[in-house]
Amino acid sequence: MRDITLDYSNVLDFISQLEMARLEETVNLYHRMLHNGTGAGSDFLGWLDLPNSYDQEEFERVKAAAEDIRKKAGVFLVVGIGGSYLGARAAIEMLGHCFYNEVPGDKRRGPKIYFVGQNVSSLYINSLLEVIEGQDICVNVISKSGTTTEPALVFRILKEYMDNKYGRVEAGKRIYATTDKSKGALRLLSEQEGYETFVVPDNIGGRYSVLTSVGLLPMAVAGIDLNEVMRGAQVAAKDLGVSSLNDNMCYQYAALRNILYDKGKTIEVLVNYESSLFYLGEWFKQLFGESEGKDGKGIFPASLNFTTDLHSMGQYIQDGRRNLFETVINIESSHNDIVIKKIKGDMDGLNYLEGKTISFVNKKAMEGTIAAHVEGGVPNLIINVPDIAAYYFGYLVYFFEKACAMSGYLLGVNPFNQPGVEAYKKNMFKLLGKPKGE
Ligand SMILES: O=P(O)(O)OC[C@H]1O[C@](O)(CO)[C@@H](O)[C@@H]1O
Repeated sequence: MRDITLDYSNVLDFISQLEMARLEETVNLYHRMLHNGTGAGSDFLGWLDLPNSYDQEEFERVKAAAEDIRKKAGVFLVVGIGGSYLGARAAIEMLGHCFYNEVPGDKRRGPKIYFVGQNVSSLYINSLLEVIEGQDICVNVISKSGTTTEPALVFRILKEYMDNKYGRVEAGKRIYATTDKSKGALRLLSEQEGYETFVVPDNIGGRYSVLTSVGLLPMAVAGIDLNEVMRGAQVAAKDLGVSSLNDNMCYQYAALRNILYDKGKTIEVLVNYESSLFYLGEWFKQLFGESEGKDGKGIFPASLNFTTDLHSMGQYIQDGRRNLFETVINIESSHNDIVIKKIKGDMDGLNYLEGKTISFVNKKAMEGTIAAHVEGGVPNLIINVPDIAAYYFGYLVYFFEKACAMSGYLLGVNPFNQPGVEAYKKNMFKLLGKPKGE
């Protein structure tokens, strides 16, 4: 397998090698802190060695459950919010067919998959209920705490729907819960209803949980090869397990982010040129936003989809406030490429592209954009990913998770807590009249 690589040549006009070198010692120190579990948030380091120490029995159970779901469901509903759905959605959208739910069943690798519980919209919920009517359904409700309002509320509706459709016993065989091993309302309910359950380990926070059953069950239902995902993560854990800044590209990425941040580049835009990476961007935003945005600090993580967004946000990136840097996910290979043909009359003026491919045009768009943005004052990092494959997804997840941990420590925050998300909940509960102590 070819390697994922980090190219930061387009940042060197904005920083000096000395600034990187100055961080060597600190990175080394934080590496030891991370691996010895002596830093802030060290109760949540379960993801660090997960690719090598995951629960094999549960892993096999996930695969078996997925097989079962694939046999009996035409529709699979994934109920969760934030870290409890974004990773799985990122994987399924990246690795599956671009129109996954629309392709006929024999071309799709599993049931149709819908995500719900990530909002409080009756329009969305009702529309979903309309779409799934008359089809065989399985549900995976995912909540580490087991008490998050959005998925809990939706699950209440879906449970009633499933109980009415199948009867409580059969519904119980079609509902799978991924939650804490012993506590929370969802754990209790699952035991009461006899749902098969999977565990979110205590020492892994939601946004770091994609390689646990949280992400793995939906991925397996979509036909993604879990062994390949974990193999990618394992290789990443080995490659990125070294302490030296010179040899560890996720530490280089973390260091560069912080150097740029200190120079006023307070917004990072994760850019893709493949629409199937849209949800990877959403997952990335939660990982970095929740990990670093605290104590009045933090890079604001954004994501854009090029060339689409070049026609909406391109102006700002090129010419607006110079507080941005970009990280481009460059997928090196191309599949199902389309060769551009000559047409009579050349009415659209595109005959000059005869014999070239759509991917070639996409690559030239990328190269041209990077050059323009760098010239316009936007430092540019490139993460080269050889191919769209389960192995590389696993590798990328681990790369970003570890980079995020290091980046948070360099920034001087605890990258594993999220105290800020409680504020809206407190207000909402007050406005909803939630009884105190519940
Ligand atoms: O899995 P849970 O406990 O429902 O949490 C979902 C998401 O909500 C948060 O706790 C924020 O409220 C995230 O950290 C988490 O990924």
